[in-house]
Amino acid sequence: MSAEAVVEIRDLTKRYDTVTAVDQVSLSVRRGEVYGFLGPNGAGKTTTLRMLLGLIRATSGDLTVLGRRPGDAGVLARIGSMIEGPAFYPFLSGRANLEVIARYAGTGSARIDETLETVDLASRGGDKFSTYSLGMKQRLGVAAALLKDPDLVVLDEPTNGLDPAGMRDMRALIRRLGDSGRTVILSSHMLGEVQQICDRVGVINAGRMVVESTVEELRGDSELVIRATPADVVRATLDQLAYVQSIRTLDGELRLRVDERHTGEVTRALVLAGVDVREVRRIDRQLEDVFFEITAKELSHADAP
Ligand SMILES: Nc1ncnc2c1ncn2[C@@H]1O[C@H](COP(=O)(O)OP(=O)(O)OP(=O)(O)O)[C@@H](O)[C@H]1O
Repeated sequence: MSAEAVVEIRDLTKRYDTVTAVDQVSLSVRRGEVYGFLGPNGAGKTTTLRMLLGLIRATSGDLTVLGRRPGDAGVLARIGSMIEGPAFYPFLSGRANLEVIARYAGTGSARIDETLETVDLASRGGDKFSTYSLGMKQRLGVAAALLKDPDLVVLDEPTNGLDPAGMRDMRALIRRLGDSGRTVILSSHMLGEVQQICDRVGVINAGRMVVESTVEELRGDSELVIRATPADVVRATLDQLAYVQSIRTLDGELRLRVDERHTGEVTRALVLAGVDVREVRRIDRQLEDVFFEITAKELSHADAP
């Protein structure tokens, strides 16, 4: 993957009277990656994406998309987006809706079959839009975004309101888009979703960017959970093991950062020290846990006098 930036945002701010919807946000999205823009409701995701697409003007800050300013006609021709829900004619078929959009956008209808295929709607393209499930409607929205054969695809909450099967299909579709070399930015407040499909994520909270990193970095290493007694002997024993990187206590359990290959040695050391070992297991941190940790920390900083 090339490190070339497709989107570069520096100190972007958007104010509405007394509300600062986006507060000095900086982020960059690289060519070919699936980037997850994460945050709770009202965090400023849609506002940022609208500035990116040139739909609204920033109050201050710098923003370049595909090397140019947002809203530039040459740039818009290379971006496909689905923002704030797709709007289609209910009485027309999915295919006819795409034909209307293609005519309006001047892209010609040559790509309609291909895009219906990409979003898995080829067999239902002739059916009326009103007969589609929510998942199919959302996928038709993605098809509309793909008509221009865009380099950059921007999807605002693409899995919103979908049932588990609809989410799975949308996830697979987004991953396929990423694998085909397009750059994808999607916003979501559903962390489990993002964890499965994104290469990197940016977390925004109350208008401010909190962290930007790969999903792996954000989750960190897995931890070793230990339940054993007596606590003082357990702690003294673990403190002597040089390969244990850190020890913390959570909900009465010890959680260790330690390379997986040392798991057996940790258990042996405890048993040799005469400790009563009740449980040793590995857990992967979920993005959900990390997200709540980060946003809670941010909120407590914001509340501080
Ligand atoms: N046109 C507007 N006028 C005034 N305030 C606005 C306007 N648009 C957005 N806001 C405010 O800016 C903040 C960020 O809103 P935004 O829609 O960007 O959040 P979001 O992260 O997309 O949330 P959601 O997940 O709920 O869509 C909110 O407090 C919202 O009320």
